[in-house]
Amino acid sequence: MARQIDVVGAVLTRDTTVLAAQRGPSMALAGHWEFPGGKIEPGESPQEALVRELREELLCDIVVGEHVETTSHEYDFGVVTLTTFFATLESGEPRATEHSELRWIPVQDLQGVEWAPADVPAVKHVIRALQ
Ligand SMILES: Nc1nc2c([nH]c(=O)n2[C@H]2C[C@H](O)[C@@H](COP(=O)(O)OP(=O)(O)OP(=O)(O)O)O2)c(=O)[nH]1
Repeated sequence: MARQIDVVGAVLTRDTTVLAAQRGPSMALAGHWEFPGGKIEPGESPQEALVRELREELLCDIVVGEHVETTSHEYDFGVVTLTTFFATLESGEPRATEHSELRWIPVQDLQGVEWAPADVPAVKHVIRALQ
């Protein structure tokens, strides 16, 4: 059976922009854009995982808001179930420590970058919700 990977991502919003992160060359899905976040550790809620991941990877603190989407996508390395939440910055300015680039993208331009395939339903939901 395919490996199941539970992942959480933050749809961080600021004014009418959303933060997108480009995966680095050494990461799986290199070059694709994603919602910052990562794998949920045993015993963590998705929201706890999201706060931890953003602290670790983007060096900032967030407030987690409403659930956006939960969808599964089968990659060659396993099935990623991606749960996304809206979020806002509480403190700190996001800085890329593992990603190639961070970009605040206006909602109407969100489909102009190449998202990780698992993210596409969430991106569409975000566009509908924020436009
Ligand atoms: N973080 C994140 N990962 C995503 C998204 N969409 C998507 O397909 N993925 C995939 C890429 C990876 O295979 C997996 C998440 O792994 P990761 O490398 O970001 O997570 P992590 O920080 O916990 O990883 P690790 O290096 O500690 O093992 O989910 C997304 O929007 N955000």
